[in-house]
Amino acid sequence: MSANPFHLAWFGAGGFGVKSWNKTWSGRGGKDWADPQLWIDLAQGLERARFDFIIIEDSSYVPDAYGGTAEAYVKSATATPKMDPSVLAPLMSHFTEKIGIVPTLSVSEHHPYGLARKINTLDHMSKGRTGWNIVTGSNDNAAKNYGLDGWLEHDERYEMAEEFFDLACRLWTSWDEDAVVLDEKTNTWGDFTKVHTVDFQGKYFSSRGPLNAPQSPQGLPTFVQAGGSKAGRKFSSRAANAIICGVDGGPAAMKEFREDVRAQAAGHGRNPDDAKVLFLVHPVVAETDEEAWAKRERQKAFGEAHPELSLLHLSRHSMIDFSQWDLDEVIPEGTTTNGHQQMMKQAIGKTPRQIANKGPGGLELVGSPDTIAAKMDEVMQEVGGDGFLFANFDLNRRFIAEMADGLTPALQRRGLVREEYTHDHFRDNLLAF
Ligand SMILES: Cc1cc2nc3c(=O)[nH]c(=O)nc-3n(C[C@H](O)[C@H](O)[C@H](O)COP(=O)(O)O)c2cc1C
Repeated sequence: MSANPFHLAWFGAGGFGVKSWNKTWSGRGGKDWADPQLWIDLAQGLERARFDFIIIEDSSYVPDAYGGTAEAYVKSATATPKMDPSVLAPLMSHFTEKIGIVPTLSVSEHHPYGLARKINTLDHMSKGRTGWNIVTGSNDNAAKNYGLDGWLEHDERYEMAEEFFDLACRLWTSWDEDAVVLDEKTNTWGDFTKVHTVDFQGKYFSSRGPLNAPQSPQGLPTFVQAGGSKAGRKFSSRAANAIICGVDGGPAAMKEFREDVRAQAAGHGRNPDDAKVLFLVHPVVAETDEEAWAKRERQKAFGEAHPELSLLHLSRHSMIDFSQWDLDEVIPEGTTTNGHQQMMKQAIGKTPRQIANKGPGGLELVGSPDTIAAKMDEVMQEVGGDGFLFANFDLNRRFIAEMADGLTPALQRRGLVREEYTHDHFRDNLLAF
């Protein structure tokens, strides 16, 4: 590999549900929306390309923030339906051998004991390839599904996440590594002196422990986190092995973000190289640059004709009805949210149309596999590392093949990404370079 190899991961956006409904290359995606096979194909395709991991995005509510009704969301299958990522995860790991599988589970919707148990089980079953995308929740509709009026205030959610994380880690390590002895002579399966209660009493959670299963192959799962706000960055730099982010402003802003979270990781006493920063991108690849740009133009034209499709997301993440403003009216200073802070900050001062048409933000990666590979190399050299998180918006088998069998081999030919996994466990592969 080259002197500066980087990592590739995949953000399974839109949750486990309808994919690429009603589009040219969606196959039976609209009809077979509940069939996990597309995700199994995705996992196998990305493993063939030696990706580090796949995140299964999640939220657990039917949104109605845009226009005050669920109509636009249900009609366009936006952010609904979504099925439980922790049920999909073992299917994906069962049909693969090396790639990391990362379900999204919210600290606001689980108790640490239940979550620790679920993730421990998944890590055992995947033989050390399970991650956890740690999220805190944003939309109060989800809180109401759990019998609450709303979520805690934004920064306090991160305070709670810190406590949740600490307790879960204590539970994951409540069995000593050598607690299972399997001594047939003495008929002893496990040594109870190596299984400990945790007796945790916190502000938000308490638990006696121990977990009712031994440590999983990784001990702690591989942690993935996407906090973009001040409180979010503080948490991710303390906890995450992979910090995922959508950064607007090109390589200079990406570099600033990475340097900030690496410095904060060092401040927490961590080796910053143990917190890989992966930047969200949406590559548009085709046979030639001209064909790729024609494809991008078609995407833009579709977006411009349907600005509400982007605004649906912004509304649900912020709980602010973006249909209240005319498409060309500036979003006023002082508009605040208890949802995603970074997204809101980027919206203020722009018009809904500008936001909708801004495209994926960050980098435009458009071209033939070789053109995009060269651009990714150039950007990583400027930013300093650590890789990219590809996002699917129209997930279909054609797109999987373009990324896994078109773009990634071009990166591999340049020595920019791995050609083989060198370890069995997810975290070891992620931190290998
Ligand atoms: C790439 C990426 C993936 C994310 N995945 C999810 C997800 O699956 N579920 C969720 O509730 N939030 C998700 N988020 C939101 C983050 O957890 C976080 O709330 C957001 O980045 C805003 O940061 P803040 O919470 O620090 O304001 C994601 C964010 C990014 C950038």
